[in-house]
Amino acid sequence: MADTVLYEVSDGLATITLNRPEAMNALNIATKVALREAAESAAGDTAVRAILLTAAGDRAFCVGQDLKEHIGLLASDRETGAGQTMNTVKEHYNPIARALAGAPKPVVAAVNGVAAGAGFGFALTADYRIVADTASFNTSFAGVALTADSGISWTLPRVIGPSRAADLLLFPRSIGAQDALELGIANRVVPAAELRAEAGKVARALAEGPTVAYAAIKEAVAYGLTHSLEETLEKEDELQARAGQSEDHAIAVQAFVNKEKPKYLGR
Ligand SMILES: CC(C)(COP(=O)(O)OP(=O)(O)OC[C@H]1O[C@@H](n2cnc3c(N)ncnc32)[C@H](O)[C@@H]1OP(=O)(O)O)[C@@H](O)C(=O)NCCC(=O)NCCSC(=O)/C=C1/CC=CC=CO1
Repeated sequence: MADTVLYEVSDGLATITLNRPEAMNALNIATKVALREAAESAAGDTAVRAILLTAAGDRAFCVGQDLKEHIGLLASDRETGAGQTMNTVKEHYNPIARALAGAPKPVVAAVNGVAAGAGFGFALTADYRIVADTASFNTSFAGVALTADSGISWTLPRVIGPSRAADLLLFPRSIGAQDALELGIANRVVPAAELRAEAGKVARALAEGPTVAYAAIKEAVAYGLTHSLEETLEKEDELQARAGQSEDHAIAVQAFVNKEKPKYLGR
């Protein structure tokens, strides 16, 4: 049986590829376990300076929970009275969202097709979404009488605002790539045939960038969203000191003065 998630690290870039194209990259248990492992490895490995999250095939990025597996689990839960099925949120969805959204390095999602339910949620944990013109997004949760998970109730209102987020969660429907771009869900839309090459360029550029500064930028933006201006200014002071002490800062300034392109070390 093929691996449900592929994980590759090359030149500081970790590429995580959901690999069940025949099942629209739906998240069965094996896929969730492997995705959690890959996301936690990529986030925690200091040799990894950027993460690219994508999926195999040209039809789907990820349609969320594998409902064909889920229906069997629900039935056995009812038979045994165990009620274990929903533990997947604690065991899989939360750790995956935590690892990706909290990674101290840039995360790029290359959305190659439909992203639904937790698949949409995981795309939203990325800092930058590059999207095929054939792709679409659907919150889907209410369509199967569920509420939000995979961090989407945190990420979606931050990306598109609370009113629009409530609309998309209460009335799940497919949002095409162009509409996603206008809403701010997609950062960039490219022809489907160019997605992998363009996403690779973006992710590699970030993997070669000033990693300490990128981590500080992510921390500063997350902090600023939930703190006062005064608290945020204090935080910026602390984070700027950290970035300013990095070797990459000295390299960047020297390269600027020398009129050269900086070659960052990621520290
Ligand atoms: C909007 C769709 C995602 C895409 O629509 P469309 O392009 O028209 O494709 P379809 O014809 O509907 O689907 C093609 C085949 O893929 C199968 N499929 C699609 N989604 C799933 C899925 N989630 N699980 C299993 N299989 C799926 C579909 O049955 C077709 O197969 P056949 O060719 O054999 O017929 C649309 O497909 C859609 O709305 N899908 C459902 C999306 C969804 O509800 N996802 C789950 C949300 S819940 C979640 O993600 C997280 C949790 C977390 C915790 C606990 C429990 C559950 O969920």
